[in-house]
Amino acid sequence: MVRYRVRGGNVLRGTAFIQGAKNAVLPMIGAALLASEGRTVLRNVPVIEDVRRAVELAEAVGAKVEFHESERTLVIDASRLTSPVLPAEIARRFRGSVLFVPALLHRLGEAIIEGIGGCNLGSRNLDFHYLGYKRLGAMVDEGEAVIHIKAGGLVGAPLYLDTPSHTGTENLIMAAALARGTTVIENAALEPEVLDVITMLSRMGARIRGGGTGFITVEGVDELTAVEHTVMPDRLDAGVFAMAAAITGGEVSLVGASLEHLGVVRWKLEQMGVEFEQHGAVLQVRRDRPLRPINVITDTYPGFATDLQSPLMTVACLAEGSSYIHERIFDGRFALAGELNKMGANVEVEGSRAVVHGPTPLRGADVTAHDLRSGIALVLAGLAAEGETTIGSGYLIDRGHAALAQRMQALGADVVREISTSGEG
Ligand SMILES: CC(=O)N[C@H]1[C@@H](OP(=O)(O)OP(=O)(O)OC[C@H]2O[C@@H](n3ccc(=O)[nH]c3=O)[C@H](O)[C@@H]2O)O[C@H](CO)[C@@H](O)[C@@H]1O
Ligand SMILES: C=C(OP(=O)(O)O)C(=O)O
Repeated sequence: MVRYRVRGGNVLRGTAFIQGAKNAVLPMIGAALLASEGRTVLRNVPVIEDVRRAVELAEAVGAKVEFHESERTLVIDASRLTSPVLPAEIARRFRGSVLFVPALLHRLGEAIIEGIGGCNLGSRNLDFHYLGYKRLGAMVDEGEAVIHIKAGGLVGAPLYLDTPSHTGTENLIMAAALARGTTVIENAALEPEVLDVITMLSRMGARIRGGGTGFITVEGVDELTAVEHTVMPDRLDAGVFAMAAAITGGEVSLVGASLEHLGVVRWKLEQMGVEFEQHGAVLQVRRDRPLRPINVITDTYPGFATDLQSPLMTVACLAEGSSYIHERIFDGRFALAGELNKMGANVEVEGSRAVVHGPTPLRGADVTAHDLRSGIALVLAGLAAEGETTIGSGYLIDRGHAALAQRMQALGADVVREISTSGEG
């Protein structure tokens, strides 16, 4: 039972080290299972609960995994996979479990998914994944509780995604990498994490062209080899720390953060009054003027990242005027509004749109994380609030942010992670 306790009022200053990207390392662990010989070494791995679950899941299917947490390094030996089952008790606890399917199909001829987890954001379909596997020659049996996918050797085919799904693109690339012949994926995702996964797979021997263009061609190869790869920095972690500086009127140096990876998030924060300066691999972030209101429409990369919509909503509470947010990726991503309103905010939600009437001073309260990003958004709210905020269901924050309390404390914030004896998460 994890909870975070935040006492607001401190201005954040100093240096924060941006973690490796959750949404890159999870597909990379799936990719490591494609190598039938040798040991894969992943560096700059974020020490987060989702990675711990991915390690448990890789072990459950037979891989030998060492997670050297203090070195932020994973060593994965997938030379013997023994079980096609992604067991419910692990697979239900994180979304990345779906990224193990291509390796199980190639290595064992089947994948049995007993459950799929991840943030509760409304409908999160996997039909593009299943349709793609079918076009490559697999049989997909979608039962009530268990999904069974079987393939006696995948064969390349033309594929498409209705919308550029992040994990859908990664899964279809991995499925095509060892399929016989050529696969073309139209309307593929452009997220930087997808490109990092393509870089790793290419080093493993995969033949992939067109990453970052939305039109990816994969020539199947006979085998992939284990490699060493350093996970890219987490642009969502960087966005959160930038917004922590913004909401407290502070100035921070984000080691490893890249402005380019922020896409439209950068421009929206600049319009709100946040200043950025990229000095090589360090991003300087400062806010020393009143926050202006903003209009945001979430979109796939390089559009405004849906995962940063919740923290942005918190920052908008302090802006001088009304901000408008249109959430276009997920149909259930506004649970944060009710929690912010408990802290004195004035956020109105109608369908996929929210209006944040600012500025409203925030006051500390007992609130609950409904998903990873609403959890971190409440930590930001706590930084700006008068008094103490406690955030329940803190496990959801730990799913995606490494050593959050320590990194916030290093910037002067009063954030404590506690194990509570009651409550959820
Ligand atoms: C582990 C990981 O990388 N998670 C990220 C990934 O999730 P994830 O890969 O699950 O997100 P997708 O890009 O697949 O989903 C986006 C939208 O497409 C819909 N859809 C997707 C696939 C499909 O087969 N059918 C379908 O209808 C979903 O319901 C959703 O509305 O991208 C999201 C959008 O950037 C991020 O919020 C998540 O942090
Ligand atoms: C939605 C998210 O993650 P997941 O897809 O792993 O649930 C997230 O990182 O905000």
